[in-house]
Amino acid sequence: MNLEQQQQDDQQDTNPWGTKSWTYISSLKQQSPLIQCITNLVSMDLIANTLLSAGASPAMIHSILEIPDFTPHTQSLLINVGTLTPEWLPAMKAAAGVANRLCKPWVLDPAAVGASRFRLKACIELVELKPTVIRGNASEIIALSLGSLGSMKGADSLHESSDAVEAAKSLAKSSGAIVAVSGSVDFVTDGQRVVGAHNGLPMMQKITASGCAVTALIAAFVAIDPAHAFEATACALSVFGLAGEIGMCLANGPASLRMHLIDSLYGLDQETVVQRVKITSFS
Ligand SMILES: Nc1ncnc2c1ncn2[C@@H]1O[C@H](COP(=O)(O)OP(=O)(O)O)[C@@H](O)[C@H]1O
Ligand SMILES: Cc1ncsc1CCOP(=O)(O)O
Ligand SMILES: [Mg+2]
Repeated sequence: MNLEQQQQDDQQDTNPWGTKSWTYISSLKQQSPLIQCITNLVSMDLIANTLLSAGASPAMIHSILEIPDFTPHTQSLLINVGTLTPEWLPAMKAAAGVANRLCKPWVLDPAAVGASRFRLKACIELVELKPTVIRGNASEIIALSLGSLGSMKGADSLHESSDAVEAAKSLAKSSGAIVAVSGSVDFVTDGQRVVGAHNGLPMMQKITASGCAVTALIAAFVAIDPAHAFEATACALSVFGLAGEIGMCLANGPASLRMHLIDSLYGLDQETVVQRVKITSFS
């Protein structure tokens, strides 16, 4: 990506975030980065299809025996603890370690982190391995930021995303990661700056693993531009929401929305993205 050119264009641009988002999408389709996904059993299909329709190349490879050979070839790594067992955790840590050693970005989805002490401890240990980005729903970000189980409802959120902005800032400061909280507005923070991505619709909550899928899309956008993880994260959230909005025009409910969201992600065009991506500053 030519960042100087991008900055010049931004000055004349009425929606610089829309333009930026389109640059990520077109780069993704050109470069097709390899994204390793160590993710929960519920999400594998939706994540693989989301990444493929966006232009990336997903690989659900999670055996600890394969990480030394495979992880060095990837452009980005996703770790999602949604169906965590003690056998999987060492593989996650090993993969994060390889990513760090080779300066590759990696993204953590602390799915249902507040469900048990085992899961919370595992997530805290993973955060210590310096993820580039952490994306969760509001209840997950609050639990992880406080390091306590608190109130939770499995993988679903009991809180509004706006309730978790301070927790997200605090987690970003303590971890050094970009932290994103999804919900009616998706907030993204580096601990100082806060932006909100406004695309999306409530029915996306009714598609299981839609949060997991947007975290995977973040991993793909960050693979394209690892030096600007804050921008890449906000754009990925907005683009995924926009695909949902467009998909909803043809959908009758969550099952058909899932299908049309994937089709819309595949078919996004420049004009629509530049006009409809909506990201605003909150800081
Ligand atoms: N009320 C809402 N309005 C618009 N989009 C939403 C809403 N709730 C969730 N989303 C979108 O649904 C996707 C999944 O988010 P969320 O449901 O918060 O994650 P999780 O599945 O991890 O709980 C995100 O793209 C988010 O922007
Ligand atoms: C239902 C469920 N249970 C364990 S992981 C999982 C999927 C959660 O996906 P998301 O966080 O994207 O809703
Ligand atoms: Mg989730």
